[in-house]
Amino acid sequence: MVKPSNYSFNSDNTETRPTEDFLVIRDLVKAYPTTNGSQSVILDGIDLTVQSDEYISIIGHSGCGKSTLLKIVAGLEQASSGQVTLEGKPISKPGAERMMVFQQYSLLPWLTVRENVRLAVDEVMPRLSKVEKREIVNEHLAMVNLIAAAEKYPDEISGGMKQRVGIARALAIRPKMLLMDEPFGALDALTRGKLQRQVLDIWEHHPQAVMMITHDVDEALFMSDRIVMMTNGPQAQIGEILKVPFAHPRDRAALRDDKRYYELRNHALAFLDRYFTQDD
Ligand SMILES: Nc1ncnc2c1ncn2[C@@H]1O[C@H](COP(=O)(O)OP(=O)(O)OP(=O)(O)O)[C@@H](O)[C@H]1O
Repeated sequence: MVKPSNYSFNSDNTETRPTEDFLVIRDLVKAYPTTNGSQSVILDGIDLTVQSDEYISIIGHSGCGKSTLLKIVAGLEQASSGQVTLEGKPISKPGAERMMVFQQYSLLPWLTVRENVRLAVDEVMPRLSKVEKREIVNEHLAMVNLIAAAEKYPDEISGGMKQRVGIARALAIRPKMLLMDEPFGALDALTRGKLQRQVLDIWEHHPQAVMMITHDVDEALFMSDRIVMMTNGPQAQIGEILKVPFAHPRDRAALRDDKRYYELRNHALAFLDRYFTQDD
């Protein structure tokens, strides 16, 4: 008997519940009109499936279309052709089940840390009581260690703290999917390492679908289950998908003692080297 591909089987071959694909991207093409009236094809035939508890990283050289892909999944951009579905439904616009975290923090400067998170909760969960909303805000500020800074304004806190507010705000509305565009890119190395750990801790306790763009192979290896490696644009495609075999919870020091870590790292860097261009 041929097993249906979306069913899993226990070792005694008894059937378990079907595992539906969560996000499905099929033959996605994105083109922008050029000034001379023709089309510039940015993404050319992207196929990718992401599970509801999977952490995916996307790496590729500058300009290959990583942000464009993420924006299409967020519903901020439309595909020129192909399909993008979430739990079987086509994505055509932004929705609270998909939250985006940008490299630049995009906080409202006239609101405190607490109010920035609260505003998102108010918008997405208007029917909750004040007490319930306060609990959700506090829970998520605590997750990223921001309770002590809750009454401060964005210009009174560091870049790392601002990014934590952005992450707390995204998580507070309990999205099914987190879309992060170089979330640690603007941070110094020490803050970056700490925040990677914090985000991974949260994800390990509350797994959800994550797509994260990064330029950092070590970050991708530390955090993700698979690394989607894109070829250069224009007409970028997925060149290869690297499966990261390390179990969660992950320990950075232990990973660096594992020789597979270096094999994967070298493999990813060799991939990027093959696509190196003078523009980078
Ligand atoms: N609105 C737009 N109109 C026309 N071209 C665009 C538009 N948005 C993006 N592009 C082009 O699409 C290509 C991919 O851009 P995108 O920002 O997705 O790349 P990226 O891989 O995220 O780059 P980086 O790593 O530098 O952030 C670029 O050549 C960019 O100029």
